[in-house]
Amino acid sequence: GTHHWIPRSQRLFGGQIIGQALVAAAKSVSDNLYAHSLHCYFVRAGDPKVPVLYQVDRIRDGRSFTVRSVRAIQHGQPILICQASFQMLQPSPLQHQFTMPVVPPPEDLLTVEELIRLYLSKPDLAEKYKLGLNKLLANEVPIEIKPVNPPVFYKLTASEPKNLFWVRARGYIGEGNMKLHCCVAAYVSDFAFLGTALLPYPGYRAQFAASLDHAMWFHSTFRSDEWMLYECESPWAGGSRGLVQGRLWRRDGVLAASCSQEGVLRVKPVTRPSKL
Ligand SMILES: CC(C)(COP(=O)(O)OP(=O)(O)OC[C@H]1O[C@@H](n2cnc3c(N)ncnc32)[C@H](O)[C@@H]1OP(=O)(O)O)[C@@H](O)C(=O)NCCC(=O)NCCSC(=O)CCCCC(=O)O
Repeated sequence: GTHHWIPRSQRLFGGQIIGQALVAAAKSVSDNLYAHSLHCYFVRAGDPKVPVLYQVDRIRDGRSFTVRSVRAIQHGQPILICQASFQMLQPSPLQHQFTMPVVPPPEDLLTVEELIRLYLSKPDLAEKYKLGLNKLLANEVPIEIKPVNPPVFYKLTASEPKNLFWVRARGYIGEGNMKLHCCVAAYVSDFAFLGTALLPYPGYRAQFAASLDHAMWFHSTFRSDEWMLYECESPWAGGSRGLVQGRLWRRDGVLAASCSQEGVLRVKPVTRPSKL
């Protein structure tokens, strides 16, 4: 596996490693099998200077379900362990899902880049914020994001640990390759996910934040290059860790995938300039 976007932390983006691990697993199963879940642990930081080797173990090929175990390896040691399970299409009369939140359509919202440019155009914006916003703008991620409730970058306001944004992969993938759409959705699902656990704590800044594990369940067909609503919430944080849960909705209201992640969150108080 080669690298695309590298986060500022200079460790490999977790979503990239999960997505590539799923590509490796999917290549080892027949065309009539579809990913329905994956469970991963990030055991070491990924090194952006070298490629990743994906080693697939064929754990079991059953009549309906097929399981693969993938190890992502760098410098001879695992950086991620991933179990992925695939199933033949099997219709059933049991079928239900939650209801998608009602939000404005993506056409009515601005992308993160457009929002940043809007903030940068404000004449009264302090110099220190301009630097941070320009750094964010230079951070070219292969995902387009439209926040439903855009954050005010320069205001420290606590909010409940819930976030809604429209997401899609940049570029055209096209219809028909459901395996690839699942791999790309795995990539997308790790982006800005853990940050949900930090929303109630504007007085703290993450000194170290990294995903420890990531699980995903795929429910229906979808296209990762079309807008999907990512509904994220954090039911718990404690012990220098935070738990986040997410649902990826197709824009027609069908639940496409569910995700869960725990991450390590080491924070320090934001220092404010003295008023004296
Ligand atoms: C670091 C992991 C999670 C496990 O850590 P640990 O078991 O502590 O491993 P060590 O190798 O012993 O330590 C690593 C590092 O941390 C320092 N450390 C350890 N404990 C503490 C502590 N209590 N307080 C302060 N510092 C501590 C230790 O000194 C080491 O520091 P160093 O020597 O400077 O390196 C480990 O399992 C790990 O790294 N796993 C991989 C995690 C990962 O890479 N996840 C995927 C990437 S994160 C991501 O993609 C999130 C999305 C970002 C994009 C976005 O949304 O914006």
